[in-house]
Amino acid sequence: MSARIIDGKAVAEALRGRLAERVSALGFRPGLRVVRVGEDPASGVYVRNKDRAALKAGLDSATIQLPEATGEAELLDLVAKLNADPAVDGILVQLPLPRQIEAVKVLAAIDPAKDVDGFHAMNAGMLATGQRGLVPCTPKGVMHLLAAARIPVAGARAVVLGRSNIVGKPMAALLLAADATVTVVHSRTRDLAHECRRAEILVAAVGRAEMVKGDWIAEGATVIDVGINRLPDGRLVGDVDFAAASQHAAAITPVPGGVGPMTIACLLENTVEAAVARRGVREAG
Ligand SMILES: NC(=O)C1=CN([C@@H]2O[C@H](COP(=O)(O)OP(=O)(O)OC[C@H]3O[C@@H](n4cnc5c(N)ncnc54)[C@H](OP(=O)(O)O)[C@@H]3O)[C@@H](O)[C@H]2O)C=CC1
Ligand SMILES: Nc1nc(=O)c2c([nH]1)NC[C@@H]1CN(c3ccc(C(=O)N[C@@H](CCC(=O)O)C(=O)O)cc3)C=[N+]21
Ligand SMILES: [Mg+2]
Repeated sequence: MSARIIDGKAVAEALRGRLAERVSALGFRPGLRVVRVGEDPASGVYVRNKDRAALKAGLDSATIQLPEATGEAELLDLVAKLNADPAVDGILVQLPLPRQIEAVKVLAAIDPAKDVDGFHAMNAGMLATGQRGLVPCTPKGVMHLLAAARIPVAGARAVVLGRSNIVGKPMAALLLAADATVTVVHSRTRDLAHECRRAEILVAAVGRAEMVKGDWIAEGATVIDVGINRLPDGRLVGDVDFAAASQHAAAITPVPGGVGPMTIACLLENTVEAAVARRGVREAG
């Protein structure tokens, strides 16, 4: 058996198209500011793709690039300015940050109403308690993909591999909110392969190239690969051995072209949601 490929690029394109229509009906351009400190290569791809997508959807989007040596106080100052700017609806500070800057302090300084990453403790707490604030883009994108591929989530056994604050934990919370039976596994889990084999829906977010092997996948499972790993030869691969897993899964996301494009589309979606909520816009339809 060979798995159906879930085309994240196509689903993201459709979502961006709907957002462009929504934006053009607003009568103003939702403002997004991405702050990048230094030159982390992984965030370089992201920032470039995001800029293109945001402008195409009609957002007022800009990237603010600061030097690697920027101090914490200086970054907090910029965040305060963006918080106070009425034209700015969404603020995203690219992670990772250089070591002289404490990321939790910066994330805590972002106005939760403009926190389009959904990383502020206020938004994380809202998600954990079943209230919907701004939801982290990558797990939100995964939920969109599952819906687009018509994968039933309610009652399904879902396993999330990874427990970071930006992917694993919010992913587990969203699956739970959608009535899946959720297991979270991580580096201290005793038998990863065994736990993964129980999954009807497996979401891999570990950051280890092709760590998930074909025989970790149950027959007929849905495999969502969040991982973005650059190999020494320059190839981009996920956390799942795609060719081997495709022999067992019923549906699987590729890397590239899976979750990555959805993350960007959801960032635009969050910016529109933040603009509508913060400005008290009433949308038709
Ligand atoms: N497609 C997209 O849009 C995005 C992709 N990514 C990608 O997703 C991946 C995960 O990102 P992120 O969550 O930030 O990563 P983190 O490094 O923050 O978290 C990785 C998680 O995986 C667990 N882990 C690491 N190694 C192992 C192992 N050998 N066995 C079991 N568990 C392990 C860690 O466990 P422990 O907690 O015990 O240390 C941790 O919970 C990366 O490849 C990243 O590039 C990230 C964001 C967006
Ligand atoms: N505050 C913050 N928020 C983030 O959401 C965040 C971050 N920091 N730091 C970096 C990671 C990584 N990330 C990606 C998103 C999309 C692609 C993406 O577009 N991928 C495409 C193209 C990849 C390529 O062509 O190289 C794909 O998978 O098809 C990649 C990586 C968001 N992140
Ligand atoms: Mg990380």
